[in-house]
Amino acid sequence: MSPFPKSTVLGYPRIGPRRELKRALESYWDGRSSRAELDRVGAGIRGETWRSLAELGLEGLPSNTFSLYDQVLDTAVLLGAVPERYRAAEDPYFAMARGTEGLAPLRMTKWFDTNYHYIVPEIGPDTVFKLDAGKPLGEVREARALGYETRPVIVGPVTFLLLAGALERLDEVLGCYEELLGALAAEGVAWVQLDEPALVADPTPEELAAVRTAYERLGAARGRPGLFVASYFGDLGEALPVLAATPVEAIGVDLVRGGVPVVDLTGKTVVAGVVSGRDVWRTSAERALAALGSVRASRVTVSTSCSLLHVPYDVAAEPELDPALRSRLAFAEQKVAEVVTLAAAEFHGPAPAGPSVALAGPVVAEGRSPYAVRAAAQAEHLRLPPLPITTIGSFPQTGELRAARAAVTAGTLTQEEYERRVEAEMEHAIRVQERLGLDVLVHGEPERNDMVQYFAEHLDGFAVTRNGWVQSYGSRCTRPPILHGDVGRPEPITVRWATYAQSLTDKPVKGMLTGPVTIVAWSFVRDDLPLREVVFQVADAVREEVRDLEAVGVSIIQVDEPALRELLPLAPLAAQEEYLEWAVAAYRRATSGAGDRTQIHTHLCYSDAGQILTAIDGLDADVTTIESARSGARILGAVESFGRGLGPGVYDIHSPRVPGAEEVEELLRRTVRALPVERVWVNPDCGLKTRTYEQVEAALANVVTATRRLRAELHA
Ligand code: MET
Ligand SMILES: [Zn+2]
Repeated sequence: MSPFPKSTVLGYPRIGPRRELKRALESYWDGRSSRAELDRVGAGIRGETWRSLAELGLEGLPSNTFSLYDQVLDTAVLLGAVPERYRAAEDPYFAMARGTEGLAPLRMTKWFDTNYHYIVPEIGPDTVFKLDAGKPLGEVREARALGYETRPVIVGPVTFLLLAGALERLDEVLGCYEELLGALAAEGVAWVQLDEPALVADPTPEELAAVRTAYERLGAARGRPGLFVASYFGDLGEALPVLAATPVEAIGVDLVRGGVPVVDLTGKTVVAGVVSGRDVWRTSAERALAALGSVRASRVTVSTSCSLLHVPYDVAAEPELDPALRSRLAFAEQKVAEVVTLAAAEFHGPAPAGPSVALAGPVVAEGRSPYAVRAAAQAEHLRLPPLPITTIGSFPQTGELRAARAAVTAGTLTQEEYERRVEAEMEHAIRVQERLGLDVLVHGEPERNDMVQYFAEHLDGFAVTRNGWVQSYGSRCTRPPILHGDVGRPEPITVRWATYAQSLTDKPVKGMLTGPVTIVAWSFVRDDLPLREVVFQVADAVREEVRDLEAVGVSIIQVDEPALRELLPLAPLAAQEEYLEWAVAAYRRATSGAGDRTQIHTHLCYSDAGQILTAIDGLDADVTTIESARSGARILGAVESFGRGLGPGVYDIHSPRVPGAEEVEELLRRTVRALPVERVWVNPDCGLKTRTYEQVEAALANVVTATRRLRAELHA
């Protein structure tokens, strides 16, 4: 077996340096270009990635890290886990990812504690696993044709099954992996990377047994490539000795988030992740070399802590950033160069202790009155009908508006003209909502490019990038701001727009803010302060905004926290509890300056809310809107005990499909059966910015029809 290369990365961005894949996908989905055109763009991105990694001097090039949508979905296809109902679709892959006219998509959720979303594989009694190795083999051949030998990267069997909730199918799935290893070996592949990030989350005894079974068996396969099992996002803990006892030749450890392994790994190659794939800061060579030097193994390879999927491509694409900040930054290209430099250096010696950090003092948040008191004051003030209908904030973002924003940046459109267009857009959204008969309106967020970036642009301590895109799901990317200094709010941010929107209508218009945890979770954050302190700084800025909105008479203020679960440490339990405690305290600090009469809403989505329900309850928001329709209303059973207003979504906004009035009615009936009707709100799962007005108006009209039917019964 050839030795494992001296330097590598676990994965690379794939949306394209100028989001070429995004454009190609969307044009293909819209029927504006052919499948061949899409594949050509994909091949271009893959080829360019290998070329640039090789040019930077990286030895071990990964392949199969590219995906047209998601690597977990790719793995499901690899293993033949395509549910029957999608097989007849014109394009089963994208049907699973996005749904079709008559078919809902598979569930999507967050990839561990990142802002990347994967498609949850659906494995049932009918699933027959059958290997389809076309994609990894194709990429190996494609790279070879360009002159590069690569290491295919595949989601490992244990992680795949844990994500699918089907660990009991291990035996069958291992058959496919064995077959895959044979096919890769026959192709002349020297090493394969099996990603097992699920192992860092405190594995149970069953999971540890599965690791043993899986890697004993794959290790025993004859005529196979070298096995490299990669872990990331934390410490392998108890899974490390288990893995080390199997025949796998190389083990990947995250030395940024986890500690240097105490286990003696003589006989193995350790692929040491010392360059962080989760932040945008340059690596301290001193610390990295010390960590590398303390690994006890037969061979040490320098690598990134995880795939570079989670960082933008290149700092060189940001000429406008302040040079002082730029010199502190490393994006994917720069991180690869760091890996290469570190691999060329000599490493030995123990790691120095990190700087010790002091925690912030106790959180002082003045309390609001008990819910019953607030609820009475709000009912009196707002006078809403039963089952009030609202939306989550954003309305469709038109291409014209995005173009107008770009034109302001380019200097071809004046700020005044832009603001006039934003106002026109708000007025349009308000009129649509009035005409449809919604009860609590929103201004539609047309002035925002993104719910986090918009605030970052208006707060001190943040920088925003021009090309720093990171994939969120499918073709969707975000440009996380860089939080690099102390946070402050020099002046009110949303008051001008909130005032304008409210001036257009007699119905209440919600003030719309992003919460402190979400702002931090979706930014790249300074690493010289404890996270909690940074979140509290942001909470104080949000608090000032809440007060200013209230002062101009806004009577409902929504503070979104869709990322509350995202920052939850993967393990251990004590760290999770500690996090939730300060995260909830930060939210309350941000919102508790509001008077009793002001109704505070919060919104959560993408989350497996079940796990953090107590914390969501602890936010003490008067109304919580939460994603529900997309996951078949499974959340209902879990939120019964919730003591305040609750709006489980009745319209899945992630797909272009328009739900019929009957379908919405059915969901709503299930909701009022599960919850006291006087506390139920009616709303979509999330904001509407990715949809078209045509879809949204049709869907919301059905939501109103369904709600009116139920209201009529309540009156009867
Ligand atoms: C990801 S949650 C989105 C909430 C935001 N207010 C919106 O409607 O777009
Ligand atoms: Zn949402």
